[in-house]
Amino acid sequence: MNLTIDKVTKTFGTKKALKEIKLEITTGVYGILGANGSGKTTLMRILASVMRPSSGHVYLNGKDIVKMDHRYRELIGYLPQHVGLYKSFSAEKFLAYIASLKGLSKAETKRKVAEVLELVGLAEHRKEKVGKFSGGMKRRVGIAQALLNDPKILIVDEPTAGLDPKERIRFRNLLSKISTNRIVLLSTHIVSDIEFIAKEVLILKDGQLIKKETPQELLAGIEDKVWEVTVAEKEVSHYQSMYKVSNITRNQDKFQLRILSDSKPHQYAKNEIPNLEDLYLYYFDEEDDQLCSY
Ligand SMILES: Nc1ncnc2c1ncn2[C@@H]1O[C@H](COP(=O)(O)OP(=O)(O)OP(=O)(O)O)[C@@H](O)[C@H]1O
Repeated sequence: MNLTIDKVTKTFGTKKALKEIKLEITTGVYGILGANGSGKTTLMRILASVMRPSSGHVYLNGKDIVKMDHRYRELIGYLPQHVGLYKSFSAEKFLAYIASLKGLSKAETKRKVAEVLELVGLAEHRKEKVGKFSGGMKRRVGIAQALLNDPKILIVDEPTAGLDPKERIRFRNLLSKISTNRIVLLSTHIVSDIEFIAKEVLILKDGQLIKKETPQELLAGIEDKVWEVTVAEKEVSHYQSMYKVSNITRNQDKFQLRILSDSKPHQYAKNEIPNLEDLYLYYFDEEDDQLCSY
């Protein structure tokens, strides 16, 4: 399976939300990383075929998805950022309702609802009301509904926003599990969501695709740019104003700064092994209030 994004641009009035995106995707988990407003949701909506590009095309195995129309949509599972759940429905009833909207027969509905509930780990809660579920359980219901039609392409937009660390780990393991033989596209600005499960990371910035590499390749790209410097308290603000500082730790009366810099920031600076959190700061320094690593 091959999804080709060919010079896709999306314009809203004068705002260019996507600028000539070119990209090839095959099966596996792809993480789309970008600060707020970088174009993640717009790209996902185009790939989910709920929005059309202003120019450019998307091809699935060489066929234009606009021309494929419902034949493409049948292959899609989409979990938008905000999904409306019927809170007074039980998980099972809600999924059966969505299955009927997706055109599944009664027998298929019964089978698929049981299957997806099992897959997302909610089988034992199937009779409980969705309104009483935790954030993580609600997101799992969201994934379950997106999986009802056994999609070949699963698109999930910021699925872990608002989840606690335990729920987030559970959720990303679930995505990893279901990525066999499927394309899974996951947008996030939480670096640890994709660090371990993404085959490749796509970095979007101001509507442009600036990187498409494996997490290892991305990290190798900043290998010699992460430093640790130990300074006195009065020097901390100087380093903060001069460099991108990804972490500050107090060590008795000294401070250890984790600094991102192309050159050695101090004669005694030590090189450190980079992580994706450093990478995020490296690319999105001006939006550092967005940095979320958990
Ligand atoms: N329907 C719309 N009308 C006008 N502008 C829009 C519309 N949708 C998106 N935009 C603009 O396009 C840009 C990209 O938005 P998009 O929602 O794709 O970004 P994002 O990376 O998903 O951000 P977030 O992380 O906040 O969801 C933003 O500047 C946004 O304001």
